Amino acid sequence: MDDTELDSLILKLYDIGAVKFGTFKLKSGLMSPIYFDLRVMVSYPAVMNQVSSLLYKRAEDAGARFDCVCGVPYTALPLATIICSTKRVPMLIRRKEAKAYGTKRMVEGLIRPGDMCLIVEDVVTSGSSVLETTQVLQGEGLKVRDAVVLLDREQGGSGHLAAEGIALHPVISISKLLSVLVEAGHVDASTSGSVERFLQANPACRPMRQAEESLGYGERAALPGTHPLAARLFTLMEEKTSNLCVSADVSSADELLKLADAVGPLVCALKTHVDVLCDFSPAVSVRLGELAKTSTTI
Ligand SMILES: O=c1ccn([C@@H]2O[C@H](COP(=O)(O)O)[C@@H](O)[C@H]2O)c(=O)[nH]1
Repeated sequence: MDDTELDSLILKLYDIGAVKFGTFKLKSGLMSPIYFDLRVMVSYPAVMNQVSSLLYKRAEDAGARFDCVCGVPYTALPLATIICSTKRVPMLIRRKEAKAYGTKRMVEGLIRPGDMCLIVEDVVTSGSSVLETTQVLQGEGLKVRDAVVLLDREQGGSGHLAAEGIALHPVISISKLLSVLVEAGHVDASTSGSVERFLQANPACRPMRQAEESLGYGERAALPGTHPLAARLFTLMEEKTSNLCVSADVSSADELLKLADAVGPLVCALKTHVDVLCDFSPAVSVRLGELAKTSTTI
């Protein structure tokens, strides 16, 4: 892919406000110092056309073979539409929720079981959105082997999808984007460095497979790759037959310890902020730890 074309696209995306620095909450709940709001592209037809053509070229360069294309709702829907219209490839639309009337279909368009479908996405973090769309298509008998994405945040999504048999082909990597923005003077080297450190230190969690959602808490605790703290929480939820967590927003140590003592046997976790206690001391933490042990609470 032509480097000059990519550099100019990155600068255009920055100019139209699709690249934002600050503090943003991701789908997973993780707070991120960078966010890509590619929804704004719909107001810039030239950018939409350029992005769609680069996505298609990326699929071609990767040697992807497909009979139809499906965009991950919603941002990638217009991108998939442009690709399908200009390249004359049949398109499928995955509904986010089935209609309560009419056909109640989850996938619109002509479905031919056994056809290979190319997935189109705007941004990948964990890969969960690509995987959700893939699973719906697979449920209709379609096959998915390749996904093209405009921007890979490089937080592990590519590996997660590879483990599910899907090859992810990104047009822009976040490292390339940061270096172009630093070069153009839009971002200073220290901001770029801290974003890169954040991305390296915060790999996205592996997306849950549909089959896992129906497992019991104990079975989920035993799955390979489950974080030890998550495994402990699942185990407690199973043992205590409770999925309750109490938010102890009280202002005195006495109230906090009394509440912890009373609800401990009924909940799996208690969360609080010691900075809202007017009389916090290290002894409060010690006592809270003892109560957590006796009532097996996190
Ligand atoms: O900077 C970002 C990050 C994510 N998104 C949206 O989230 C999903 C991708 O996250 P997964 O964890 O890979 O599912 C994607 O559909 C984006 O629309 C974003 O817009 N900007």
